[in-house]
Amino acid sequence: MAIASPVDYAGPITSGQRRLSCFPVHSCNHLRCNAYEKKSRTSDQLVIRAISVDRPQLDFSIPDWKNLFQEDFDRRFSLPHLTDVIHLEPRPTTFSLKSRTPLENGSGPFDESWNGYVNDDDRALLKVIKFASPTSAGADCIDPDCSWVEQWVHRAGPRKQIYFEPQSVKAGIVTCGGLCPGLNDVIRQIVLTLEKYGVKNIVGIQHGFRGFFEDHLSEVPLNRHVVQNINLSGGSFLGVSRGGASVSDIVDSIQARRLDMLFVLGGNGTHAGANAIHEECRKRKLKVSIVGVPKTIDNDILLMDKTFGFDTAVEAAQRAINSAYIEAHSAFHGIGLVKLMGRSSGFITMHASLSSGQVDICLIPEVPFTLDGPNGVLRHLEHLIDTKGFALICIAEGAGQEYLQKSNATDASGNMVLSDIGAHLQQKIKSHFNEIGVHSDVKYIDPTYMLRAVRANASDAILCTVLGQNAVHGAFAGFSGITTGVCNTHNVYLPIPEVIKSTRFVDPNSRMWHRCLTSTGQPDFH
Ligand SMILES: Nc1ncnc2c1ncn2[C@@H]1O[C@H](COP(=O)(O)OP(=O)(O)O)[C@@H](O)[C@H]1O
Ligand SMILES: O=P(O)(O)OC[C@H]1O[C@](O)(COP(=O)(O)O)[C@@H](O)[C@@H]1O
Ligand SMILES: [Mg+2]
Repeated sequence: MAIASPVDYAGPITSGQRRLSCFPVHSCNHLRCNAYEKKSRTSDQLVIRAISVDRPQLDFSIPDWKNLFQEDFDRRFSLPHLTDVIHLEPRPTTFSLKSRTPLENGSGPFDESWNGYVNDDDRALLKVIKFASPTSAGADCIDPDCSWVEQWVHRAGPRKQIYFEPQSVKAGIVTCGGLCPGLNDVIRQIVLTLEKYGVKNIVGIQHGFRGFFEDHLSEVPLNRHVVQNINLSGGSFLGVSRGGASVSDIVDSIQARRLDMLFVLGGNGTHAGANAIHEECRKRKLKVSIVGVPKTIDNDILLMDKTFGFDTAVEAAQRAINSAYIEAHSAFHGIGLVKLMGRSSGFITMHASLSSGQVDICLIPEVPFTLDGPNGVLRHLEHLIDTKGFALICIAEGAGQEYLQKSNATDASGNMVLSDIGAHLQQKIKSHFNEIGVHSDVKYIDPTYMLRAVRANASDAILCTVLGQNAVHGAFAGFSGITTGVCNTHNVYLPIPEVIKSTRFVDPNSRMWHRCLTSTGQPDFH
Protein backbone atom coordinates (compact mmCIF):
# COMPACT_ATOMS: atom_id res chain seq x y z
CA MET A 1 0.00 0.00 0.00
CA ALA A 2 1.35 3.42 -0.92
CA ILE A 3 1.88 5.99 1.83
CA ALA A 4 0.47 9.30 0.73
CA SER A 5 1.83 12.64 1.73
CA PRO A 6 -0.14 15.89 1.62
CA VAL A 7 1.80 17.10 -1.41
CA ASP A 8 0.40 14.24 -3.44
CA TYR A 9 -3.03 15.70 -3.18
CA ALA A 10 -4.64 18.63 -4.96
CA GLY A 11 -8.27 19.00 -5.89
CA PRO A 12 -11.41 17.42 -4.51
CA ILE A 13 -11.61 13.75 -3.73
CA THR A 14 -14.53 12.26 -5.50
CA SER A 15 -16.03 8.88 -5.41
CA GLY A 16 -17.86 8.52 -8.67
CA GLN A 17 -19.94 11.66 -8.88
CA ARG A 18 -19.96 12.21 -5.14
CA ARG A 19 -17.54 14.53 -3.43
CA LEU A 20 -16.23 13.02 -0.25
CA SER A 21 -16.49 16.26 1.58
CA CYS A 22 -15.39 15.12 4.99
CA PHE A 23 -11.90 14.19 3.84
CA PRO A 24 -8.81 16.04 4.81
CA VAL A 25 -6.80 15.56 1.67
CA HIS A 26 -7.35 16.01 -1.98
CA SER A 27 -7.00 13.85 -5.02
CA CYS A 28 -3.70 13.28 -6.70
CA ASN A 29 -4.39 14.69 -10.13
CA HIS A 30 -0.98 13.79 -11.40
CA LEU A 31 -1.89 10.13 -11.03
CA ARG A 32 -4.88 10.79 -13.27
CA CYS A 33 -7.19 9.01 -10.92
CA ASN A 34 -10.79 9.43 -11.91
CA ALA A 35 -12.41 8.10 -8.78
CA TYR A 36 -11.68 7.53 -5.12
CA GLU A 37 -13.39 5.65 -2.47
CA LYS A 38 -12.95 5.57 1.27
CA LYS A 39 -11.83 2.11 2.21
CA SER A 40 -11.31 2.25 5.89
CA ARG A 41 -10.69 4.71 8.64
CA THR A 42 -9.37 4.26 12.11
CA SER A 43 -8.42 7.08 14.43
CA ASP A 44 -4.83 6.75 13.23
CA GLN A 45 -5.06 5.87 9.61
CA LEU A 46 -7.26 6.56 6.63
CA VAL A 47 -7.13 4.35 3.58
CA ILE A 48 -8.51 5.51 0.29
CA ARG A 49 -8.60 3.53 -2.92
CA ALA A 50 -7.65 5.43 -6.04
CA ILE A 51 -9.24 4.10 -9.18
CA SER A 52 -7.17 5.18 -12.13
CA VAL A 53 -8.01 5.05 -15.82
CA ASP A 54 -4.64 3.72 -16.84
CA ARG A 55 -3.34 1.68 -13.95
CA PRO A 56 -4.53 -0.83 -11.40
CA GLN A 57 -6.45 0.33 -8.34
CA LEU A 58 -4.13 1.65 -5.71
CA ASP A 59 -4.73 1.89 -1.99
CA PHE A 60 -3.31 4.92 -0.21
CA SER A 61 -2.71 5.04 3.44
CA ILE A 62 -2.90 8.48 5.01
CA PRO A 63 -1.50 8.03 8.49
CA ASP A 64 -2.05 11.46 9.96
CA TRP A 65 -5.44 12.12 8.46
CA LYS A 66 -6.99 13.90 11.44
CA ASN A 67 -4.24 16.49 11.49
CA LEU A 68 -4.45 16.89 7.75
CA PHE A 69 -8.17 17.36 8.02
CA GLN A 70 -7.71 19.99 10.68
CA GLU A 71 -4.89 21.71 8.81
CA ASP A 72 -7.04 21.85 5.70
CA PHE A 73 -9.91 23.32 7.68
CA ASP A 74 -7.66 25.85 9.45
CA ARG A 75 -6.21 26.94 6.11
CA ARG A 76 -9.64 27.47 4.58
CA PHE A 77 -10.90 29.38 7.60
CA SER A 78 -7.85 31.54 8.19
CA LEU A 79 -8.80 35.18 7.85
CA PRO A 80 -7.37 37.28 5.03
CA HIS A 81 -5.47 40.23 6.47
CA LEU A 82 -4.17 43.48 5.00
CA THR A 83 -0.64 42.50 6.03
CA ASP A 84 -0.82 39.51 3.65
CA VAL A 85 -0.01 41.93 0.84
CA ILE A 86 1.06 45.22 2.47
CA HIS A 87 3.64 45.87 5.14
CA LEU A 88 1.86 47.51 8.09
CA GLU A 89 2.76 48.01 11.75
CA PRO A 90 -0.04 47.49 14.27
CA ARG A 91 -0.84 50.18 16.80
CA PRO A 92 -2.62 50.05 20.18
CA THR A 93 -6.38 50.23 19.93
CA THR A 94 -8.33 53.36 20.75
CA PHE A 95 -11.50 51.43 21.38
CA SER A 96 -12.62 51.29 24.99
CA LEU A 97 -15.76 50.34 26.80
CA LYS A 98 -15.30 53.27 29.16
CA SER A 99 -16.69 56.63 28.06
CA ARG A 100 -14.09 59.27 27.35
CA THR A 101 -14.09 62.83 28.49
CA PRO A 102 -14.75 65.34 25.72
CA LEU A 103 -11.11 66.47 26.04
CA GLU A 104 -9.84 63.01 25.16
CA ASN A 105 -11.93 63.38 22.06
CA GLY A 106 -12.16 59.68 21.34
CA SER A 107 -8.47 59.12 20.85
CA GLY A 108 -7.07 58.73 24.34
CA PRO A 109 -5.45 55.56 25.67
CA PHE A 110 -7.77 52.59 26.15
CA ASP A 111 -8.63 51.26 29.54
CA GLU A 112 -6.11 48.50 30.30
CA SER A 113 -8.31 47.10 33.05
CA TRP A 114 -11.06 46.02 30.67
CA ASN A 115 -10.42 42.45 29.72
CA GLY A 116 -12.91 42.05 26.90
CA TYR A 117 -10.44 42.14 24.03
CA VAL A 118 -10.16 39.17 21.74
CA ASN A 119 -6.77 37.68 20.91
CA ASP A 120 -6.02 36.75 17.34
CA ASP A 121 -5.45 33.18 18.53
CA ASP A 122 -8.87 32.93 20.15
CA ARG A 123 -11.15 30.43 18.47
CA ALA A 124 -14.78 29.43 18.82
CA LEU A 125 -15.94 25.89 18.18
CA LEU A 126 -17.89 25.68 14.94
CA LYS A 127 -18.57 21.98 15.18
CA VAL A 128 -17.29 18.63 16.28
CA ILE A 129 -17.49 15.99 13.61
CA LYS A 130 -17.70 12.53 15.01
CA PHE A 131 -17.03 9.73 12.58
CA ALA A 132 -18.68 6.68 14.02
CA SER A 133 -17.72 4.57 11.05
CA PRO A 134 -15.40 4.66 8.05
CA THR A 135 -18.21 5.61 5.74
CA SER A 136 -20.51 8.52 6.37
CA ALA A 137 -23.49 6.19 5.93
CA GLY A 138 -22.47 4.29 9.00
CA ALA A 139 -22.11 0.89 7.34
CA ASP A 140 -19.28 -1.59 7.96
CA CYS A 141 -17.89 0.10 11.02
CA ILE A 142 -14.17 -0.42 11.37
CA ASP A 143 -13.43 2.09 14.05
CA PRO A 144 -15.24 1.07 17.21
CA ASP A 145 -13.68 3.93 19.18
CA CYS A 146 -15.08 6.57 16.84
CA SER A 147 -12.86 9.25 15.35
CA TRP A 148 -13.66 12.86 15.77
CA VAL A 149 -12.29 16.18 14.66
CA GLU A 150 -13.06 19.66 15.84
CA GLN A 151 -13.49 22.71 13.66
CA TRP A 152 -12.51 26.00 15.24
CA VAL A 153 -13.09 29.42 13.75
CA HIS A 154 -11.93 32.92 14.67
CA ARG A 155 -13.71 34.74 17.44
CA ALA A 156 -15.10 38.11 16.55
CA GLY A 157 -14.53 41.18 18.68
CA PRO A 158 -12.21 44.07 19.46
CA ARG A 159 -8.45 43.53 19.27
CA LYS A 160 -5.80 45.30 21.33
CA GLN A 161 -3.83 45.98 18.20
CA ILE A 162 -5.32 47.75 15.23
CA TYR A 163 -4.06 48.65 11.77
CA PHE A 164 -5.66 52.04 11.18
CA GLU A 165 -5.23 55.48 12.68
CA PRO A 166 -8.90 56.23 13.49
CA GLN A 167 -8.58 59.99 13.09
CA SER A 168 -7.58 59.61 9.47
CA VAL A 169 -9.96 56.79 8.53
CA LYS A 170 -12.70 57.29 6.00
CA ALA A 171 -15.28 54.51 6.30
CA GLY A 172 -18.12 53.69 3.90
CA ILE A 173 -21.30 51.67 4.38
CA VAL A 174 -23.38 50.17 1.58
CA THR A 175 -26.59 48.09 1.66
CA CYS A 176 -27.28 45.82 -1.33
CA GLY A 177 -29.91 43.37 -2.58
CA GLY A 178 -33.47 43.23 -1.25
CA LEU A 179 -34.68 44.89 1.93
CA CYS A 180 -34.32 43.14 5.25
CA PRO A 181 -35.46 44.15 8.74
CA GLY A 182 -32.48 45.38 10.73
CA LEU A 183 -30.48 47.08 7.98
CA ASN A 184 -30.84 50.40 9.77
CA ASP A 185 -29.86 48.84 13.10
CA VAL A 186 -26.63 47.54 11.57
CA ILE A 187 -25.86 50.87 9.85
CA ARG A 188 -26.44 52.62 13.16
CA GLN A 189 -24.21 50.28 15.14
CA ILE A 190 -21.41 50.54 12.60
CA VAL A 191 -21.50 54.32 12.86
CA LEU A 192 -21.63 54.34 16.67
CA THR A 193 -18.74 51.89 16.93
CA LEU A 194 -16.61 53.71 14.37
CA GLU A 195 -17.12 56.89 16.39
CA LYS A 196 -16.12 55.04 19.52
CA TYR A 197 -12.79 54.29 17.86
CA GLY A 198 -12.50 57.97 17.00
CA VAL A 199 -13.43 57.89 13.31
CA LYS A 200 -14.71 61.25 12.06
CA ASN A 201 -15.30 60.59 8.41
CA ILE A 202 -18.14 58.11 7.81
CA VAL A 203 -20.21 58.03 4.66
CA GLY A 204 -23.14 56.05 3.34
CA ILE A 205 -23.12 54.88 -0.28
CA GLN A 206 -26.61 55.23 -1.71
CA HIS A 207 -28.61 52.42 -3.32
CA GLY A 208 -26.19 49.54 -3.13
CA PHE A 209 -23.26 49.09 -5.47
CA ARG A 210 -24.95 51.50 -7.91
CA GLY A 211 -24.00 54.34 -5.59
CA PHE A 212 -20.37 53.80 -6.54
CA PHE A 213 -20.78 54.76 -10.14
CA GLU A 214 -24.06 56.54 -10.71
CA ASP A 215 -23.14 60.22 -10.59
CA HIS A 216 -26.42 61.52 -9.18
CA LEU A 217 -26.05 59.30 -6.09
CA SER A 218 -23.91 61.28 -3.70
CA GLU A 219 -22.31 60.09 -0.45
CA VAL A 220 -24.36 60.61 2.70
CA PRO A 221 -22.32 61.87 5.68
CA LEU A 222 -23.10 59.77 8.74
CA ASN A 223 -22.64 60.40 12.43
CA ARG A 224 -24.33 59.57 15.72
CA HIS A 225 -26.94 62.31 15.29
CA VAL A 226 -27.87 61.31 11.76
CA VAL A 227 -28.30 57.62 12.62
CA GLN A 228 -29.71 58.02 16.12
CA ASN A 229 -33.31 57.09 15.28
CA ILE A 230 -33.00 55.25 11.98
CA ASN A 231 -33.56 51.88 13.67
CA LEU A 232 -37.10 52.94 14.51
CA SER A 233 -38.22 52.25 10.96
CA GLY A 234 -37.73 49.45 8.48
CA GLY A 235 -36.05 49.65 5.09
CA SER A 236 -32.57 51.00 4.51
CA PHE A 237 -31.67 54.58 5.34
CA LEU A 238 -29.17 54.39 2.48
CA GLY A 239 -31.42 52.68 -0.06
CA VAL A 240 -30.77 49.34 -1.74
CA SER A 241 -30.52 48.06 -5.29
CA ARG A 242 -29.86 44.99 -7.33
CA GLY A 243 -27.48 44.65 -10.27
CA GLY A 244 -25.01 47.11 -11.69
CA ALA A 245 -21.84 45.70 -10.16
CA SER A 246 -18.62 46.28 -12.10
CA VAL A 247 -15.94 45.36 -9.61
CA SER A 248 -13.18 47.32 -11.26
CA ASP A 249 -15.37 50.48 -11.42
CA ILE A 250 -16.31 50.03 -7.77
CA VAL A 251 -12.66 49.79 -6.72
CA ASP A 252 -11.81 52.83 -8.87
CA SER A 253 -14.55 54.63 -7.00
CA ILE A 254 -13.27 53.38 -3.61
CA GLN A 255 -9.85 54.81 -4.51
CA ALA A 256 -11.28 58.09 -5.74
CA ARG A 257 -13.31 58.48 -2.54
CA ARG A 258 -10.25 57.51 -0.46
CA LEU A 259 -12.17 54.93 1.54
CA ASP A 260 -10.12 52.92 4.04
CA MET A 261 -12.93 50.63 5.12
CA LEU A 262 -16.09 49.46 3.41
CA PHE A 263 -18.90 47.71 5.25
CA VAL A 264 -21.04 45.73 2.83
CA LEU A 265 -24.47 44.64 4.05
CA GLY A 266 -26.11 42.03 1.85
CA GLY A 267 -26.80 38.42 1.02
CA ASN A 268 -25.05 35.79 -1.10
CA GLY A 269 -24.78 38.01 -4.17
CA THR A 270 -23.53 40.99 -2.20
CA HIS A 271 -20.92 38.86 -0.46
CA ALA A 272 -19.71 37.52 -3.82
CA GLY A 273 -19.39 41.17 -4.85
CA ALA A 274 -17.65 42.12 -1.59
CA ASN A 275 -15.15 39.32 -2.02
CA ALA A 276 -14.44 40.34 -5.61
CA ILE A 277 -13.90 43.93 -4.41
CA HIS A 278 -11.55 42.66 -1.71
CA GLU A 279 -9.56 40.62 -4.26
CA GLU A 280 -9.30 43.61 -6.59
CA CYS A 281 -8.12 45.82 -3.70
CA ARG A 282 -5.51 43.16 -2.89
CA LYS A 283 -4.36 43.06 -6.48
CA ARG A 284 -3.90 46.83 -6.40
CA LYS A 285 -2.25 46.56 -2.94
CA LEU A 286 -4.72 49.03 -1.44
CA LYS A 287 -4.99 49.42 2.30
CA VAL A 288 -8.76 49.01 2.25
CA SER A 289 -10.62 46.68 4.55
CA ILE A 290 -13.77 45.09 3.09
CA VAL A 291 -16.07 43.57 5.70
CA GLY A 292 -19.44 41.96 5.01
CA VAL A 293 -22.48 41.66 7.23
CA PRO A 294 -24.84 38.90 6.07
CA LYS A 295 -28.35 40.14 5.50
CA THR A 296 -31.26 38.08 4.29
CA ILE A 297 -34.71 37.24 5.52
CA ASP A 298 -34.31 33.94 3.63
CA ASN A 299 -31.71 32.74 6.18
CA ASP A 300 -29.88 31.08 3.31
CA ILE A 301 -26.25 31.88 4.22
CA LEU A 302 -24.03 28.90 4.95
CA LEU A 303 -22.75 28.24 8.47
CA MET A 304 -24.78 31.00 10.13
CA ASP A 305 -27.14 30.01 12.95
CA LYS A 306 -29.42 32.67 11.52
CA THR A 307 -29.12 35.88 9.58
CA PHE A 308 -30.56 39.14 10.86
CA GLY A 309 -34.09 39.89 9.67
CA PHE A 310 -35.09 36.23 9.59
CA ASP A 311 -36.69 36.20 13.03
CA THR A 312 -38.59 39.39 12.27
CA ALA A 313 -39.82 38.02 8.93
CA VAL A 314 -41.05 34.83 10.61
CA GLU A 315 -42.84 36.95 13.19
CA ALA A 316 -44.35 39.24 10.54
CA ALA A 317 -45.62 36.16 8.68
CA GLN A 318 -47.75 35.26 11.72
CA ARG A 319 -50.20 38.06 10.98
CA ALA A 320 -50.76 36.80 7.45
CA ILE A 321 -51.07 33.18 8.55
CA ASN A 322 -53.44 34.10 11.33
CA SER A 323 -55.62 36.15 8.95
CA ALA A 324 -55.69 33.23 6.52
CA TYR A 325 -56.65 30.94 9.38
CA ILE A 326 -59.51 33.22 10.49
CA GLU A 327 -60.78 33.50 6.90
CA ALA A 328 -60.54 29.76 6.30
CA HIS A 329 -62.01 28.83 9.66
CA SER A 330 -64.95 31.22 9.27
CA ALA A 331 -65.83 30.38 5.68
CA PHE A 332 -67.77 27.30 4.62
CA HIS A 333 -65.10 24.87 3.39
CA GLY A 334 -62.55 27.63 3.65
CA ILE A 335 -59.03 27.10 2.38
CA GLY A 336 -56.43 29.69 3.40
CA LEU A 337 -53.34 29.93 1.24
CA VAL A 338 -50.34 32.04 2.25
CA LYS A 339 -47.27 32.53 0.08
CA LEU A 340 -44.09 33.58 1.85
CA MET A 341 -40.68 34.64 0.57
CA GLY A 342 -37.87 32.20 -0.01
CA ARG A 343 -36.46 32.01 -3.49
CA SER A 344 -34.70 28.71 -3.04
CA SER A 345 -34.73 28.09 0.72
CA GLY A 346 -37.83 27.33 2.73
CA PHE A 347 -36.66 28.49 6.15
CA ILE A 348 -39.21 31.30 6.54
CA THR A 349 -42.09 29.07 5.47
CA MET A 350 -40.98 26.18 7.68
CA HIS A 351 -40.40 28.35 10.75
CA ALA A 352 -43.55 30.44 10.22
CA SER A 353 -45.60 27.24 9.89
CA LEU A 354 -44.03 25.76 13.01
CA SER A 355 -44.49 28.96 14.93
CA SER A 356 -48.13 29.42 13.94
CA GLY A 357 -49.22 25.88 14.71
CA GLN A 358 -52.30 26.42 12.48
CA VAL A 359 -50.77 25.30 9.18
CA ASP A 360 -51.97 21.99 7.71
CA ILE A 361 -49.72 21.90 4.66
CA CYS A 362 -46.27 23.44 4.47
CA LEU A 363 -44.60 23.42 1.04
CA ILE A 364 -40.95 24.41 0.52
CA PRO A 365 -38.60 24.41 -2.47
CA GLU A 366 -36.37 21.71 -1.01
CA VAL A 367 -39.12 19.10 -0.79
CA PRO A 368 -40.87 18.26 -4.08
CA PHE A 369 -44.58 17.52 -3.96
CA THR A 370 -47.26 16.23 -6.29
CA LEU A 371 -50.53 18.12 -6.67
CA ASP A 372 -52.70 15.47 -8.32
CA GLY A 373 -53.15 11.79 -7.67
CA PRO A 374 -53.91 9.77 -4.56
CA ASN A 375 -50.87 11.12 -2.67
CA GLY A 376 -51.13 14.68 -3.95
CA VAL A 377 -51.81 17.95 -2.12
CA LEU A 378 -55.32 18.22 -3.61
CA ARG A 379 -56.40 14.84 -2.33
CA HIS A 380 -55.13 15.74 1.15
CA LEU A 381 -57.09 19.00 0.99
CA GLU A 382 -60.23 17.01 0.23
CA HIS A 383 -59.51 14.95 3.32
CA LEU A 384 -58.99 18.06 5.47
CA ILE A 385 -62.22 19.66 4.25
CA ASP A 386 -63.98 16.41 4.89
CA THR A 387 -62.66 15.95 8.40
CA LYS A 388 -61.92 19.48 9.73
CA GLY A 389 -64.08 21.61 7.47
CA PHE A 390 -61.26 23.97 6.56
CA ALA A 391 -57.53 23.93 5.73
CA LEU A 392 -54.51 26.20 5.80
CA ILE A 393 -51.57 26.02 3.37
CA CYS A 394 -48.30 27.89 3.68
CA ILE A 395 -46.06 27.80 0.61
CA ALA A 396 -42.65 29.30 -0.15
CA GLU A 397 -42.44 31.35 -3.35
CA GLY A 398 -39.75 29.05 -4.76
CA ALA A 399 -41.71 25.85 -4.17
CA GLY A 400 -43.36 23.91 -6.99
CA GLN A 401 -41.81 26.02 -9.75
CA GLU A 402 -41.83 22.92 -11.94
CA TYR A 403 -45.61 23.32 -12.25
CA LEU A 404 -45.25 26.75 -13.79
CA GLN A 405 -44.15 28.03 -17.16
CA LYS A 406 -40.41 28.66 -16.99
CA SER A 407 -39.51 32.15 -18.20
CA ASN A 408 -35.73 32.07 -17.76
CA ALA A 409 -36.04 35.75 -16.84
CA THR A 410 -33.58 37.10 -14.28
CA ASP A 411 -33.51 40.24 -12.19
CA ALA A 412 -30.74 42.83 -12.47
CA SER A 413 -28.53 40.76 -10.15
CA GLY A 414 -28.99 37.59 -12.17
CA ASN A 415 -31.43 35.97 -9.73
CA MET A 416 -34.13 33.90 -11.40
CA VAL A 417 -37.52 35.64 -11.56
CA LEU A 418 -40.07 33.23 -10.15
CA SER A 419 -43.61 32.66 -11.36
CA ASP A 420 -46.45 32.99 -8.85
CA ILE A 421 -46.96 29.55 -7.34
CA GLY A 422 -49.61 30.97 -4.99
CA ALA A 423 -51.91 32.11 -7.81
CA HIS A 424 -51.37 28.82 -9.63
CA LEU A 425 -52.18 26.76 -6.57
CA GLN A 426 -55.29 28.83 -5.88
CA GLN A 427 -56.57 28.12 -9.40
CA LYS A 428 -55.71 24.44 -9.15
CA ILE A 429 -57.58 24.09 -5.84
CA LYS A 430 -60.63 25.94 -7.14
CA SER A 431 -60.91 23.85 -10.29
CA HIS A 432 -60.23 20.62 -8.43
CA PHE A 433 -63.07 21.20 -5.97
CA ASN A 434 -65.34 22.31 -8.85
CA GLU A 435 -64.54 19.10 -10.67
CA ILE A 436 -65.38 16.87 -7.73
CA GLY A 437 -68.53 18.90 -7.03
CA VAL A 438 -67.50 20.01 -3.53
CA HIS A 439 -67.87 23.64 -2.49
CA SER A 440 -64.65 25.43 -1.55
CA ASP A 441 -63.77 29.02 -0.66
CA VAL A 442 -60.10 29.72 -1.31
CA LYS A 443 -58.53 32.89 0.12
CA TYR A 444 -55.03 33.62 -1.15
CA ILE A 445 -52.83 36.00 0.87
CA ASP A 446 -49.48 37.21 -0.49
CA PRO A 447 -47.82 39.29 2.25
CA THR A 448 -44.42 39.05 0.52
CA TYR A 449 -43.05 42.58 0.93
CA MET A 450 -44.82 43.15 4.25
CA LEU A 451 -42.47 40.61 5.83
CA ARG A 452 -39.31 42.46 5.03
CA ALA A 453 -40.33 46.11 5.14
CA VAL A 454 -40.96 46.11 8.89
CA ARG A 455 -38.47 47.23 11.52
CA ALA A 456 -36.40 44.62 13.31
CA ASN A 457 -37.94 42.88 16.30
CA ALA A 458 -36.14 42.84 19.64
CA SER A 459 -34.05 39.73 19.06
CA ASP A 460 -32.99 40.83 15.58
CA ALA A 461 -32.14 44.30 16.92
CA ILE A 462 -29.75 42.70 19.39
CA LEU A 463 -28.25 40.49 16.69
CA CYS A 464 -27.77 43.56 14.47
CA THR A 465 -26.01 45.35 17.33
CA VAL A 466 -23.53 42.53 17.76
CA LEU A 467 -22.93 42.15 14.03
CA GLY A 468 -22.50 45.86 13.35
CA GLN A 469 -20.06 46.31 16.21
CA ASN A 470 -18.05 43.21 15.30
CA ALA A 471 -17.84 44.29 11.67
CA VAL A 472 -16.06 47.47 12.79
CA HIS A 473 -13.74 45.56 15.14
CA GLY A 474 -12.86 43.24 12.25
CA ALA A 475 -11.97 46.13 9.95
CA PHE A 476 -9.82 47.84 12.61
CA ALA A 477 -8.09 44.51 13.28
CA GLY A 478 -6.92 44.68 9.66
CA PHE A 479 -9.01 41.85 8.25
CA SER A 480 -10.47 42.17 4.78
CA GLY A 481 -12.63 39.82 2.72
CA ILE A 482 -14.34 38.58 5.87
CA THR A 483 -17.86 38.46 7.18
CA THR A 484 -19.26 38.12 10.65
CA GLY A 485 -22.05 36.05 12.10
CA VAL A 486 -23.33 33.84 14.85
CA CYS A 487 -22.18 30.28 14.23
CA ASN A 488 -22.87 27.52 16.73
CA THR A 489 -23.96 30.27 19.14
CA HIS A 490 -20.57 32.04 18.95
CA ASN A 491 -19.82 35.39 17.35
CA VAL A 492 -17.16 34.74 14.75
CA TYR A 493 -15.37 36.03 11.67
CA LEU A 494 -15.32 33.86 8.56
CA PRO A 495 -13.58 34.29 5.21
CA ILE A 496 -16.28 35.25 2.70
CA PRO A 497 -15.60 32.38 0.23
CA GLU A 498 -16.60 29.84 2.89
CA VAL A 499 -20.09 31.29 3.31
CA ILE A 500 -20.89 31.72 -0.38
CA LYS A 501 -19.89 28.26 -1.59
CA SER A 502 -23.56 27.52 -2.02
CA THR A 503 -26.95 28.59 -0.81
CA ARG A 504 -28.01 27.18 2.54
CA PHE A 505 -31.05 24.95 2.20
CA VAL A 506 -33.50 23.29 4.55
CA ASP A 507 -32.34 19.69 4.93
CA PRO A 508 -35.37 17.47 4.26
CA ASN A 509 -33.80 14.90 6.60
CA SER A 510 -33.34 17.39 9.40
CA ARG A 511 -35.05 17.16 12.74
CA MET A 512 -36.57 20.60 12.14
CA TRP A 513 -38.31 19.61 8.91
CA HIS A 514 -39.60 16.49 10.62
CA ARG A 515 -40.84 18.59 13.51
CA CYS A 516 -42.69 20.69 10.98
CA LEU A 517 -44.26 17.58 9.42
CA THR A 518 -45.25 16.36 12.88
CA SER A 519 -46.85 19.71 13.58
CA THR A 520 -48.80 20.00 10.31
CA GLY A 521 -49.67 16.31 10.15
CA GLN A 522 -49.20 16.37 6.40
CA PRO A 523 -48.28 13.18 4.54
CA ASP A 524 -45.49 12.78 1.96
CA PHE A 525 -46.88 14.22 -1.23
CA HIS A 526 -45.46 11.68 -3.67
N1 LIG B 1 -21.26 36.89 -8.26
C1 LIG B 1 -21.29 38.21 -8.06
N2 LIG B 1 -20.17 38.95 -8.17
C2 LIG B 1 -20.21 40.28 -7.96
N3 LIG B 1 -21.31 40.96 -7.60
C3 LIG B 1 -22.45 40.28 -7.47
C4 LIG B 1 -22.51 38.87 -7.68
N4 LIG B 1 -23.79 38.47 -7.48
C5 LIG B 1 -24.49 39.58 -7.16
N5 LIG B 1 -23.70 40.66 -7.15
C6 LIG B 1 -24.10 42.03 -6.84
O1 LIG B 1 -24.48 42.08 -5.48
C7 LIG B 1 -25.61 42.93 -5.31
C8 LIG B 1 -26.70 42.23 -4.54
O2 LIG B 1 -26.98 40.95 -5.09
P1 LIG B 1 -28.42 40.28 -4.99
O3 LIG B 1 -28.33 38.89 -5.47
O4 LIG B 1 -29.43 41.17 -5.65
O5 LIG B 1 -28.77 40.35 -3.45
P2 LIG B 1 -28.21 39.55 -2.20
O6 LIG B 1 -26.90 40.08 -1.87
O7 LIG B 1 -29.21 39.81 -1.16
O8 LIG B 1 -28.14 38.10 -2.61
C9 LIG B 1 -26.04 43.36 -6.70
O9 LIG B 1 -25.63 44.69 -6.90
C10 LIG B 1 -25.36 42.39 -7.61
O10 LIG B 1 -25.03 42.98 -8.85
O1 LIG C 1 -38.60 41.74 -5.37
P1 LIG C 1 -37.17 41.66 -5.04
O2 LIG C 1 -36.58 42.89 -4.48
O3 LIG C 1 -36.38 41.11 -6.17
O4 LIG C 1 -37.03 40.64 -3.85
C1 LIG C 1 -37.48 39.34 -3.89
C2 LIG C 1 -36.54 38.45 -3.14
O5 LIG C 1 -36.00 39.05 -1.99
C3 LIG C 1 -35.82 38.09 -0.98
O6 LIG C 1 -36.70 38.38 0.07
C4 LIG C 1 -34.44 38.13 -0.40
O7 LIG C 1 -33.52 38.05 -1.40
P2 LIG C 1 -32.07 38.67 -1.21
O8 LIG C 1 -31.50 38.02 0.00
O9 LIG C 1 -31.35 38.29 -2.47
O10 LIG C 1 -32.20 40.13 -1.05
C5 LIG C 1 -36.22 36.76 -1.63
O11 LIG C 1 -36.84 35.89 -0.73
C6 LIG C 1 -37.16 37.21 -2.69
O12 LIG C 1 -37.28 36.29 -3.72
MG1 LIG D 1 -29.42 36.61 -2.96
